[in-house]
Amino acid sequence: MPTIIMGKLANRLDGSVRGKAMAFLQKLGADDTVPGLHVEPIHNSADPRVRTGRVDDSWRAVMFRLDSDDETHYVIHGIWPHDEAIAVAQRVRLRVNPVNGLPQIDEIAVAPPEPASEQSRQTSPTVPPLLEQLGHDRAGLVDVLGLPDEVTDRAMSAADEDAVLELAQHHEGWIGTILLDLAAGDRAHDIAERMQLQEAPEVLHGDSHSDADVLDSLKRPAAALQYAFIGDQDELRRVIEAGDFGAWRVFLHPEQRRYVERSYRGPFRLSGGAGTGKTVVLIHRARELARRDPAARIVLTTFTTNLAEALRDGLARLDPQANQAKSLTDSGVYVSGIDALAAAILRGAGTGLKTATREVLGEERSAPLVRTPGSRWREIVESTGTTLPHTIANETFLSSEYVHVVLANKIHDEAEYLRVRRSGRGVALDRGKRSAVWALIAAYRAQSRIDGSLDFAEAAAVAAAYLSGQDERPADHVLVDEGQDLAPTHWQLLRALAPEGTDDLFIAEDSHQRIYGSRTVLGRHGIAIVGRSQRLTLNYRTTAQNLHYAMTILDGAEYVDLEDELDSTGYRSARLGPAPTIDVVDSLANEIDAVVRHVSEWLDDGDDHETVAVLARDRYHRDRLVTALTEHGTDARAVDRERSPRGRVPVMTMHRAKGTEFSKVVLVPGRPSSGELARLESLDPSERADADLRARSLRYVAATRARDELVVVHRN
Ligand SMILES: Nc1ncnc2c1ncn2[C@@H]1O[C@H](COP(=O)(O)OP(=O)(O)OP(=O)(O)O)[C@@H](O)[C@H]1O
Repeated sequence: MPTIIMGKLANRLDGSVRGKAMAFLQKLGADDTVPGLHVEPIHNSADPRVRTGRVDDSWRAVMFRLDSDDETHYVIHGIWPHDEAIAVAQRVRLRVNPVNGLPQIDEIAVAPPEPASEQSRQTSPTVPPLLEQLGHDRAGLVDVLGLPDEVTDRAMSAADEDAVLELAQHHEGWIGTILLDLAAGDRAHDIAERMQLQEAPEVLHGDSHSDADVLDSLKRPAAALQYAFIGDQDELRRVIEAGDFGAWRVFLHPEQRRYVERSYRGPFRLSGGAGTGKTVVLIHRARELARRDPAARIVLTTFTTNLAEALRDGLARLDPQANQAKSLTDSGVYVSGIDALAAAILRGAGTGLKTATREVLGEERSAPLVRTPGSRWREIVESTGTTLPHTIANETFLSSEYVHVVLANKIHDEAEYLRVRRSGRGVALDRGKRSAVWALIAAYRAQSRIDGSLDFAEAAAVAAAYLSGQDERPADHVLVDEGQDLAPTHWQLLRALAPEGTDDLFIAEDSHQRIYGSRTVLGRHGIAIVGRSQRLTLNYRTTAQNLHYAMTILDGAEYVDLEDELDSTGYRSARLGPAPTIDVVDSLANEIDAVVRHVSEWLDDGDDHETVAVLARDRYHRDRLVTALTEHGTDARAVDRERSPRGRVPVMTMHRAKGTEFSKVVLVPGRPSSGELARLESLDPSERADADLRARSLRYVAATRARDELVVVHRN
């Protein structure tokens, strides 16, 4: 049976052809000698390996046949209408690039069309072209990276970043990826290392390569950017049904693949800006760990239940056969939000729970599965006559002090609180203030004692303490998404879930996307990364224009990662699109009108309802927008805890939008209410600065949800 090696197709297929392509490839994969397939060589073709095959009366597939070790392989290049397919088949040639050992398709005789806008942006004589400005030269591109001469010429003369990006868009696979890296200012040798390029053996420096040589090149890590060996019919179906022939499910960047497959001798941290594929890596890695050891117990967790649902869907889409465990200690991949995970542990703890609660709080709770209402700190401040200033006697400071200092150190009483080191806390407290803060904490605990409840942070701390007292831990591998949002007691829990050792914890985070809680440092919770951290820098989701806009939201602010290091913002986008539209309006009524207008225009242009989203500041504004859209005759729906609806325009808060993506987004950041402004005003300057970081992050998260078009409606 021939092996199909699916290339990212050189052209896009519409739905009707896709079904036939699937049938054709299925038959080809089963038996390439079936007469109906008409697998035929082409007269006068540039490459004797080229074949065409009959998809239907009018469509033909263009492929390369490779025979090695008694096995036949077909590399699928693309599917075109008959005459075009024959013309393509005559001029393409598959060979091994002698510099980097990767497969390369050349078009003989006919030069590819010069992109018009790229031409128009060729450099002027006075300003050196971008790559020259960045210190690149022809030799680096050709001799170190192996870029073809013609691509190198165009890249070296492209005036600016947009011109290089545009050129990159005309080249799938390794060539396009290298061009993006060059435009971002990376050095040629660094790119070669990241892409794991290796010179081809000496014998391949000529033009004639054996089928086995070409097959070897197709197996190199960077070839996976463009080519996938299809294992079975199910995989073939998945690739074809994905529409764009796979993208993340099939064609991982060599760097992503390394993070998926590598073993680490302890906790590993993967950072990266929005849309750089962190979640994709986690999902692939979870499946890979499960495949390697079907008995392994793998936990894949994140901040909210909605995000966990998205992970579950993602894993099922990647591999419908993946074993998704029903409960925590089962083998397979157990996907859960972090607080639900804590609850599951508490539910299963039995009598051990009492000891663990006593260890954390110094006392027991009668209803540990009940959660303390989130309003409790506010009620305590309002009902307790405290002498503390507003900058301390407020919900933000107290809840954060409680989790970062009191729970993190398992403090039971005032004497311990007076002695503890409050590392990393911005607000200084003298002894008198500490005592007064403890009085509020004691009141908080007294009220919870009456309810018998635990708050979310306490629940995680108790679950962690319970697990730490057990000989057997419930997981072998723990994978964490949205690490920047997790609280200290979440980290205690994650540390306790799996025994310390190889591949115990794999953490994805982006400090620029922290929209909940205060920042923390992993080392304080027993998680030692020690050099095991890497960063993803290629954004697959957002166009360069939208990404640029999103980055300006972060300008001037300093973000610190989970290892207490300044986080950089440098990253790049793989796609181009229109500049974001910024509408400035002067009233709420005009804000609503603008949203309705933009959404209607997109729908009138034929966009599907669910590919367009509206992101609002809070639930109140969200609901107003849903009402306005509905009154205008647009089928819209407020999205809260449930999944985004089919066939309706989803309208959600910016918080809820975390982890989602849409083709087109209207972002309505709105203005803080007077109550919100007063609350911010009452904070200590360090807490206010942190609130400002979170507010910026929220807008950054929201702005990076748009794949193609972003409209921002601002009220002045
Ligand atoms: N190798 C790849 N090829 C093509 N598309 C990819 C690749 N990796 C990721 N993507 C796509 O990029 C988008 C962003 O990926 P993902 O959600 O994993 O990023 P993220 O870093 O977790 O983003 P965020 O932090 O904003 O949630 C998704 O649409 C995903 O399918």
